Amino acid sequence: MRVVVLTGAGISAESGVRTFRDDGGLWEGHDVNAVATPEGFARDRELVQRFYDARRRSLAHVEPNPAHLALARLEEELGEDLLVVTQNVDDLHERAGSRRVVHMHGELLRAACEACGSRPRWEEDLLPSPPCPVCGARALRPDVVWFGEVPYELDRIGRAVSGCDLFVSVGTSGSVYPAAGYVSLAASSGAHTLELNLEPSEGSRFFDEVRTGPAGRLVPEWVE
Ligand SMILES: CC(C)NC(=O)[C@H](Cc1c[nH]c2ccccc12)NC(=O)[C@H](CCCC/N=C(/NCCC(=O)O)S[C@H]1O[C@H](COP(=O)(O)OP(=O)(O)OC[C@H]2O[C@@H](n3cnc4c(N)ncnc43)[C@H](O)[C@@H]2O)[C@@H](O)[C@H]1O)NC(=O)OCc1ccccc1
Repeated sequence: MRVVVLTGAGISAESGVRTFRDDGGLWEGHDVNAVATPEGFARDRELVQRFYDARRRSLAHVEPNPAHLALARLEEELGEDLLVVTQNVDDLHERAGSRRVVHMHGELLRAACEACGSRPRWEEDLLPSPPCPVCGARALRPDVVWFGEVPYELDRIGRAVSGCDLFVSVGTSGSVYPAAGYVSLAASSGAHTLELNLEPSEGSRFFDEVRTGPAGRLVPEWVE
């Protein structure tokens, strides 16, 4: 049984990581076009670096929750037959023990050098602009995929989604593409599709089965 699990901000909500669109979500306090687009970065690098520096620092104050831990246990069982595709830029899947994780929208704990293209692991602030550890240029940006930018590992993800028997979506509003289109790709390839979400999402109608509730309860229940 080949399984792909797509996760979004909702799986980290119970760990204290803010989601984007819920009450008190990130997009309430910040203009998405100012902080999550290449144009916004060109207009005001400091504003964007401060936004991601704060999110990177907050990782030190959160821990994986039972949903992350259940997926790590499932990987022990399924091994190569499980792939976690996450839209999240936090490191909670890895801290829970998952190894087969694809960060399609990048990672807070990496920087990307606009001069040499390297993507070094990065745990400190990016303000004031430090030199790239590879080429020395002061051209480091957060290694996250902004709106209008092409997500990472689309080929690998496409192969896994169109080749899986079970596609499970956890904690995502289904409002951003190409991630929001994967349920249809999985369904058209014959997979059974299951949504685990606090409330129905924009894509619920595309799923064979929808279970609503907190991921910290639904995911362990599904895995057990
Ligand atoms: C707004 C939307 C319409 N716009 C897009 O989709 C755009 C444009 C677009 C492309 N194709 C289209 C087709 C139609 C229309 C528009 C487009 N897409 C892009 O620009 C993408 C790039 C998008 C990536 C942007 N970066 C992010 N994040 C990183 C940054 C950062 O983190 O700061 S997106 C960001 O928002 C997205 C949605 O967030 P969610 O994770 O779902 O969180 P949200 O708050 O919305 O929802 C939380 C959910 O959890 C639930 N929940 C809450 N608590 C719990 C709980 N406790 N338990 C369970 N569930 C819970 C809630 O009920 C809720 O449902 C995620 O992807 C997330 O990563 N790039 C691209 O298309 O490039 C070209 C291309 C593509 C393919 C091939 C070649 C070229």
